[in-house]
Amino acid sequence: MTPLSHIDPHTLPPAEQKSAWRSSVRRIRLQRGEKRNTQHAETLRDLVMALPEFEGVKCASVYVSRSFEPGTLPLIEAMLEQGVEVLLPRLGEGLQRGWSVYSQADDLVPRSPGRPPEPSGDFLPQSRLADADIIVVPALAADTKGTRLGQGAGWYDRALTDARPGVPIVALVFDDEFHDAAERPIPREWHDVPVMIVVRPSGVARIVA
Ligand SMILES: Nc1nc2c(c(=O)[nH]1)N(C=O)[C@@H](CNc1ccc(C(=O)N[C@@H](CCC(=O)O)C(=O)O)cc1)CN2
Ligand SMILES: Nc1ncnc2c1ncn2[C@@H]1O[C@H](COP(=O)(O)OP(=O)(O)OP(=O)(O)O)[C@@H](O)[C@H]1O
Repeated sequence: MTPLSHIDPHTLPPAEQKSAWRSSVRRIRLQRGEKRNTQHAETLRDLVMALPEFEGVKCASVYVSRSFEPGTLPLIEAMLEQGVEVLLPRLGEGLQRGWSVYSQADDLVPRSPGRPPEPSGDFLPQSRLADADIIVVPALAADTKGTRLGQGAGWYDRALTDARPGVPIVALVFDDEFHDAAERPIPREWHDVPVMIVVRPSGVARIVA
């Protein structure tokens, strides 16, 4: 039998390479302290709101973070305070894609087990994303070519097909989840929608085409 160490992970199909990446990132995320995450969430808020792309934004889409993801609650709250309409992911039957407008923090609760917190407002169709002037997406990792690794449901890749062309797509990751594509490229498939900006606690990276 071939020892596992003799299998070059780069020869695996991209979907399988992605699974291996996900397991590794998830393991590391579980070890990160919650206090640190709270500080990071405030830093990420400040960095996103200082982006030149954020100027004049009237409608934004942001994910609602779970405990081990880069935090977005301070960002969502700050956007609301500035009068921005914030579209949050809303899962319908199965994993049907939709959105609801953010109104208040205590309205964000998991609507069923295994799902991220969601608002209770009207269920808006997937196409409503076309209103967003900036889109903040979750990622387990991102690289310098703008490739993003998600949780593996293809939810955002499908949802992003409704974004207006050219609207900034911003991924939030922790520092050690951003990689130089020349050294550690994230496996990319045909359907993967690249991001234009990667924000991590240590700063902003712009993807150059
Ligand atoms: N915070 C956050 N929100 C996000 C995402 C994310 O990665 N992070 N998503 C990124 O894509 C979308 C949701 N993706 C999801 C993918 C799978 C399951 C899921 O399988 N959940 C349950 C069963 C779901 C059900 O049918 O009720 C499970 O774990 O078994 C949930 C959400 C939109 N919102
Ligand atoms: N635009 C699309 N059209 C059809 N199928 C898609 C599309 N985007 C993704 N998929 C399907 O979803 C599956 C998961 O995709 P992928 O591994 O890229 O998810 P992800 O980007 O990590 O997750 P997410 O987008 O939910 O954060 C893929 O196997 C693919 O078949």
